[in-house]
Amino acid sequence: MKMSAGLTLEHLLRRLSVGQRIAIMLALLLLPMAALSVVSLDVLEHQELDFRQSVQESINALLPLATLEHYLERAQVDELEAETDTSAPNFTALTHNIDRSFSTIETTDDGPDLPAGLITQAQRAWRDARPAVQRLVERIRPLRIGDPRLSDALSRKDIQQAIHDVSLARLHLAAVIKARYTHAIALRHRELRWLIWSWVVTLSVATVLIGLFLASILRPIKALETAARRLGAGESGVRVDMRGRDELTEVAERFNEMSENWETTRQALITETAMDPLTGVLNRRGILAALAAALNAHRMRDQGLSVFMMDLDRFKHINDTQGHSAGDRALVWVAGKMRECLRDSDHLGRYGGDEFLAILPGTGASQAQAIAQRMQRAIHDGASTDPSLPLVSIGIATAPDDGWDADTLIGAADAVLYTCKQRGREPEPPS
Ligand SMILES: Nc1nc2c(ncn2[C@@H]2O[C@H](COP(=O)(O)OP(=O)(O)OP(=O)(O)O)[C@@H](O)[C@H]2O)c(=O)[nH]1
Repeated sequence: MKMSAGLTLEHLLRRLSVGQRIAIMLALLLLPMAALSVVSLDVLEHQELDFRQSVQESINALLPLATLEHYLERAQVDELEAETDTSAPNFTALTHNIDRSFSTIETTDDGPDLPAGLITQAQRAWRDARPAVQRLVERIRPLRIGDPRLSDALSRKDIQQAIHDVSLARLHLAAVIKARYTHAIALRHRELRWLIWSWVVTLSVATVLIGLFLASILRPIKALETAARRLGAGESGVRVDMRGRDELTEVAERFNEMSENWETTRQALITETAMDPLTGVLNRRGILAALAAALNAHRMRDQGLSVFMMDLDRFKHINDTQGHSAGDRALVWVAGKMRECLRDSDHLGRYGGDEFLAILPGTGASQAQAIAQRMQRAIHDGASTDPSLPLVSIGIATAPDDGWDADTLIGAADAVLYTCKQRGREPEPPS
C-alpha cells in the first residue's frame, strides 16, 4: 500500500522536468532551513534580552537593599564615625530606590508558572522594615560621617532591628528574583527544545521528500542503465517501461526506438547470414547453429534427437537438360515439400548445393524413419509426374545412440545416406 502510494507520487513527480525537480528539492532543503534559522536567531535574541533584563532587575532591586544593609551594619560597629569622608550615605535615595525596585518588580508579569505570594511576602517584609529604616534616616540625616553625635543618634537596638528587617526584605526579594531566574531558565530550555524538535521534524520531512524526488530521478536512470546493459549483452526485445513527461521518459522512448531498430537490423542480419536466399530455409551456417542449440537443449532434456542428411537424386540431370532456373525451381519445390513434412519445432537447412539437413528434436529412430519415408513419398509422388523435379535420398542418425555431438551425428547420417544412395532410393530401415 505504502509502496504503491510512493510509486503514484513518483509518477506524479515524473510530470515535472528533472530541472524543476532539482529546483524544488533545493527549495525544500533551503527554505525551511532559512526560516528555521531566522526563527532560531529571533528566539535566541529574545532570550538573551530577557536574561539581561532579569539580571539588570536583580541588580537594580537587590543592590540598594544590600547597600542599605551594609551601611546599617557599618553604623552598628561605629564605622561611620571613623569615616574621613564628610558626606553621609544617602539613605533617603537608597530607600527611594528600594521603593522603586519593589514597584517595578510588582508590575512585572510573571505568568502562571511562578509560585504565588512571593512578591507579596517580599513587599510586606519591606513595608515592615521601612518605618524603622525611615526613623533612622530621619535621625541621622542632619549629621555627617565622622560626627560624634552619630553614636547617640543611632541606638544599637534600633539598628539591629532595622538590619534584621532589611535583611528579611532582602531575602524575600532574593527569593522572588531566584524564582524569576529559574523560571526564565526553564522557559529558555523549553524554547530550545521546541527549536530542536522543529529542526528535527523539518529536516526529517525535507529528507523524506527529497528522497522521493531523488528516487524519481535515480530509478529511471537505473532502469535505463539495466536496459542498456541487457541490450549490450545481446538480449533482444529490451524495452524500458516509463511513463512521464520528463527528459528521462524522453530518453527511455528514444532507447526503446533504438532497441526496436536494433532488433529489426539484427533480424535482417540473422536472415542474411543464416538463411538461404533461394529456398527460404536456413543456410549451412544457420542449420549448424540450430543443430548446436538443439543438441544443447536435447542434452538438458534427455530426449531423442534425429537428423536427416538429404541429397537430391538426378538433380544434375535436371540442371543439364532443363537449365539452371529449372534446377533452382526444383530446389525451392523440394525445400517446400520437406518443410511440409516437418513440425514447426523442427529445423530445415540447405547444407550444400543439393544437400539438405533436417533436425528433429524429441524424435527417436523409428519415428524419424517414418517421417523420412513420408517425406520421400511426398517428393517421389511429385517427381513421378514431373520430370523437372528431383527425387531424394535420406540418411538418418539419432542422438544419443549415433553420437553426442554435431560432427558425429552428421557423419553418421552422411554414412547412412551414402549407403542408401549406393543401394537405390529407399531410406535406411531403423537399426
Ligand atoms: N540450379 C542450381 N543448381 C545447383 C545449385 N547448387 C548446386 N547446383 C548443382 O547441383 C548439382 C549437384 O550435383 P550432383 O550432386 O552430382 O547431382 P545429382 O545428379 O543429384 O547426383 P547424385 O547426388 O550423385 O545423385 C551440380 O550440377 C551443381 O552445379 C543451385 O543453387 N542451383
